[in-house]
Amino acid sequence: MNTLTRDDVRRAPKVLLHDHLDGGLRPQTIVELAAEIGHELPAADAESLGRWFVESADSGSLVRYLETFDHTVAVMQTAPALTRVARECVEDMVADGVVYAEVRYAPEQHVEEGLSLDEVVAAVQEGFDQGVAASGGRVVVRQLLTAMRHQARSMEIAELAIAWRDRGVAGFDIAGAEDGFPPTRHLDAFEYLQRENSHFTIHAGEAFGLPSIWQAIQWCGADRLGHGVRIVDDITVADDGSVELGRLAAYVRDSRIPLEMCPRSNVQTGAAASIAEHPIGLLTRLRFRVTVNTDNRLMSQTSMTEEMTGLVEAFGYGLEDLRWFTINAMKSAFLPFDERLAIIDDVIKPGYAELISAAG
Ligand SMILES: O=c1[nH]cnc2c1ncn2[C@H]1C[C@H](O)[C@@H](CO)O1
Ligand SMILES: [Zn+2]
Repeated sequence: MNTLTRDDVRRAPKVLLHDHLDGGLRPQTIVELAAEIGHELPAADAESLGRWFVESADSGSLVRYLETFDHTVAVMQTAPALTRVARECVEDMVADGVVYAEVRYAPEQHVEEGLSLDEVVAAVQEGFDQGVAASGGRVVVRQLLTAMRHQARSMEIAELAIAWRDRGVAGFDIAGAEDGFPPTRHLDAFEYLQRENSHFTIHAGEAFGLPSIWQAIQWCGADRLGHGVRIVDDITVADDGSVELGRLAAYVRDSRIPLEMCPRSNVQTGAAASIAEHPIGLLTRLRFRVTVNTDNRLMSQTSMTEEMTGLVEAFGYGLEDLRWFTINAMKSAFLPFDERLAIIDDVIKPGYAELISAAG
């Protein structure tokens, strides 16, 4: 079997459902934006700053990982800065071979210099529109609006997501420290979104286990799980290799609930010991609806190409496996059914067919 190279993986069409706008800035952009506003950074040049983010995020703790966002959020407080970061995000995704992306961030974190929530969303949308136009339409990008789980603005953010639903926002999410901040704290926002026939995902089963996943699905009605890695706590693998699913794991698999898995981020926060030991191997073998994602390209020094190449090296996956992850993700996108189907039929399937036939 030919092992796929990084370049093979880069050429393959990829779909990204879980990526944080404030976790994906180019180090050079942070340096320039920080200089404009006099924000003090922990390193002066782009290269050492990039290293600082990765090393600081490599802490084994989600809470410490999240502290690094202070420096990205600080430089994303004006409309031009948000537009620039959003435009560059699209450029980087196009270079990475991403054909569809849902990019999330928390509007409530970008109002320190006086922008309204509405102006924040508009500035990000402007950047996405510029990036997509410059690419000649090679990528489709949507926003997901995140509410911070330790704050109390989720209802407002859910209303913002509905106000923007036909102008580039495809759904809603909650993020931030998981332990101590259960999803049910934001039940009113989730119930409101359900009444509005809207879509949302919930970060669950990353730094806290099964109760968080159970609440996200059975109390809050999440369409997808952000991470969800700890669903393996409800799966028993016997010495002879036989597998038994608990009721929650069975529900997740039976209902085809998408898992937005982010392997490198999980290794950094301690949710997985290594890529080779990441539960994505078992969950893929058991045919859960697994998707592959970046989470934070800056903090994890990653991209879709890096994540998938890492999986190819650890698990021996080939193009058929990468196509499966990609179609899983596209099926799970918060985009209307006909638009999802068009991307699968017109972009993903022909893209992989060409690579598979070239590989002989
Ligand atoms: O992996 C994550 N888990 C929980 N929260 C996260 C993760 N990555 C980023 N965040 C937080 C930090 C950001 O400021 C916020 C919005 O993107 O979401
Ligand atoms: Zn995340």
